[in-house]
Amino acid sequence: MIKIGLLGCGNVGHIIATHAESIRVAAVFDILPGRAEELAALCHARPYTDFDAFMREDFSIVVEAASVDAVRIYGEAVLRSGRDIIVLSGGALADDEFREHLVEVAREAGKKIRIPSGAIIGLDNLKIGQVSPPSRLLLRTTKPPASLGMTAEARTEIFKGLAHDCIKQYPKNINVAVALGLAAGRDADVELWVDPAAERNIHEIFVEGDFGDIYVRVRNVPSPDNPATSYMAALSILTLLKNLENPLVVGT
Ligand SMILES: NC(=O)C1=CN([C@@H]2O[C@H](COP(=O)(O)OP(=O)(O)OC[C@H]3O[C@@H](n4cnc5c(N)ncnc54)[C@H](O)[C@@H]3O)[C@@H](O)[C@H]2O)C=CC1
Ligand SMILES: O=C([O-])CC(=O)C(=O)O
Repeated sequence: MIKIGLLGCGNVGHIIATHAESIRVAAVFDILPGRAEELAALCHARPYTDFDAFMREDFSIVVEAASVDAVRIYGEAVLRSGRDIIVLSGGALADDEFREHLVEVAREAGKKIRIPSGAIIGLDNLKIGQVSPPSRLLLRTTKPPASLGMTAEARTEIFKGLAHDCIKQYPKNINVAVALGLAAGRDADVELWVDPAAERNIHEIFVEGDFGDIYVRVRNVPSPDNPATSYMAALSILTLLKNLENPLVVGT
């Protein structure tokens, strides 16, 4: 059974730790001691607020469900320790210099940085963009204002531009846009909307290229403990972990 170290004991961390059937959570780490202790008790793991002590535990993969900052701070050390890392806060990799460095560290260490599909669908075949670049790649995200900690009387566009700029302003809400760009091989255009009538986190993906065109709409149920995060994001990590050792690989 795969043993994981969980980096981040918030909303997604809870869903992973309490729904893990094909994996064992060996250790959990959070900057907030109460969160680490509470989650560790729930999944019979060891709690840590000291990263070096966490890394001395016995696990082969780190699952990051914390923040863009956490990936920047701890990503390299995880890879250098000889573990793969699953990165949910993929927005950290929007920074070209940081991403190239982290990929080089992973290559040297013979380890992998895995970006799950998270709260969207379609990253698998969007990788065709690396062979035949899309002429259009747009993500239109609509969330309830509370997800972004704000109020709004009407549907309002709060950002329009490139994913690598959007993630700097909204690091907890638009990691999906960076993941789209990493899959397709070019930065995604982003429209971020708040809508007081929205009850779900809606991601609409528009792609055009030599292959034809795509429109995908994902209407995500917010997670129980963090409305900014769609429940699908946690399911996506659980699924990635469940399939890690499966010899049958489905999807591009
Ligand atoms: N790629 C995707 O599709 C999605 C990505 N996300 C991202 O996943 C991450 C986790 O989401 P949630 O669990 O809902 O967030 P959350 O806010 O509920 O939990 C995050 C936890 O990580 C801890 N943390 C943050 N920075 C840390 C650091 N530097 N060191 C140690 N602990 C740290 C916090 O104390 C908190 O307990 C967020 O960055 C979120 O933006 C969320 C949804 C979808
Ligand atoms: O959960 C979502 O809908 C998307 C999200 O927060 C992110 O990409 O950071």
